[in-house]
Amino acid sequence: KNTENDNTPVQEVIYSNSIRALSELREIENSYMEHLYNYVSSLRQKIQTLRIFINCITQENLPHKLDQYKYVSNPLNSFGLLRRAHQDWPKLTSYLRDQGNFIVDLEEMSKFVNRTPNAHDMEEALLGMDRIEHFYNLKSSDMAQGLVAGQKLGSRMSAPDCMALADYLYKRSEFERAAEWYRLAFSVFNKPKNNMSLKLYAPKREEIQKMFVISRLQEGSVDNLSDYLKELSQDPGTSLVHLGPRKSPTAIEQGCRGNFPPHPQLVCRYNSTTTPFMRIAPLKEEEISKEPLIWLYHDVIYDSEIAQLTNLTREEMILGTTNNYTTPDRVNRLFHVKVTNDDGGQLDRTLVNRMADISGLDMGNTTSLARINYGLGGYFQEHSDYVDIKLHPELIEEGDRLMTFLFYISDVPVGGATIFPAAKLAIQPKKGSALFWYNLHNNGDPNPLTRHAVCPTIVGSRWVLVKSMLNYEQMFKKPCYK
Ligand SMILES: O=C(O)CCC(=O)C(=O)O
Ligand SMILES: [Fe+2]
Repeated sequence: KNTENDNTPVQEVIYSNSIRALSELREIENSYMEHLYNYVSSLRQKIQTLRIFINCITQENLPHKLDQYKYVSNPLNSFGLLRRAHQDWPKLTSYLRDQGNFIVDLEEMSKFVNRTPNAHDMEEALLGMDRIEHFYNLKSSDMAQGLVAGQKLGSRMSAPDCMALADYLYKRSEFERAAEWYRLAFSVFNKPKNNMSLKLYAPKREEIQKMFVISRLQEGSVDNLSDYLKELSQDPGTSLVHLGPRKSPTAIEQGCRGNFPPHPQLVCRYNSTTTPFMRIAPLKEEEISKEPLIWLYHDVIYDSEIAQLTNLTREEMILGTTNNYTTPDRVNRLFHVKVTNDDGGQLDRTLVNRMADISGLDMGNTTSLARINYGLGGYFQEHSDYVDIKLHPELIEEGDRLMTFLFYISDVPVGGATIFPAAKLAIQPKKGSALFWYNLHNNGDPNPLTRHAVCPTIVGSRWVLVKSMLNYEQMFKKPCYK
């Protein structure tokens, strides 16, 4: 399923759609900084040498600064001057031009620049931040200070960070939110941390002010202009005034915000009967829902197995897009994914056997095992894992995807729940647990209550392992649930 979209050039590297790839970008930054450090050390040495030269000359000159005649009347001075001009200046000039060690570092640094994220990637990262803010209904000023969903992240956003987000929201006609971010950019503008970026592309304070006012006027009225101007000098935590009506949250947003009712107290037990295997290794089984049928199993995958599953390089993972899912978007980049087919190796076979033991089903060979790593604000829109063979008669042979196994192979400290909006269920990933559900009714018809989505990840590297299984292989194994 999660195949690369044909229109996307295969070589395109996108970092923001997986935390694994972002860690690689951080490594690149570390190397870049090492070269920058070397460059600066050499530069500092050069500057010291030059300063010594300058000091010698100016000190010697000091008492005679205003009287050149007097200075050169002294033969030692005259001789010194002549010799310096003849010998030292040309040397000095070529010393200035001499790149020496610098050139090596500069060349290395420009190689890293070739590996920096492209415009698509930047757009994805902005989209991720946008999602984190609006899905969780965060206050922009809290988010900028690293306060999200009651957690302190221990870092804050710089003025250029806030500006980038403001410009992005403005372009998407989200004017009130853009205004909040312009105000934040304005308020942190003079913090020392921002000096460098500001030197590099120097947005003017007046420019930010102007954008704030324009954003406010886009959905506001000139009559309120004086109020808007007041807002600009207020603490950025103060709410804006004259705001339009808020959109009410979607079911998914409600679920992500933790507003679904707690799971009803269903059965929680040790299952030792599904298959003979269970008698020796009983399972911690939690019934999450009866309609649709969903179970959660605890401690079903070992840390050593997880370490092996998540040890992947960039080349091994591809960009998973929505084009093969039942989502409204034609193509949307979701996450980085590695799919192994039947020959996934020993570990895949072990895991598939374990799924068979847990579910009592025959796991077949027709669908594949996918390992997914989500990125910055990584989100998976509402979709179904079934395709509905009534709409896809070409699949009549193999049948629809009867069930899904979703192994959580990392903890997600903040955000990243799996949501079943119609069933009002939210499941927070827990490393080592697995969710198991039936996508189809007993008669093989799709069950729309199994449509699901993944909330944006806020903190953590969200990894899952997914396998779906086809219906007809199970004809004689699957019990008819009532
Ligand atoms: O990551 C998740 O929680 C769900 C993944 C999923 O829905 C899928 O791969 O079809
Ligand atoms: Fe799914």
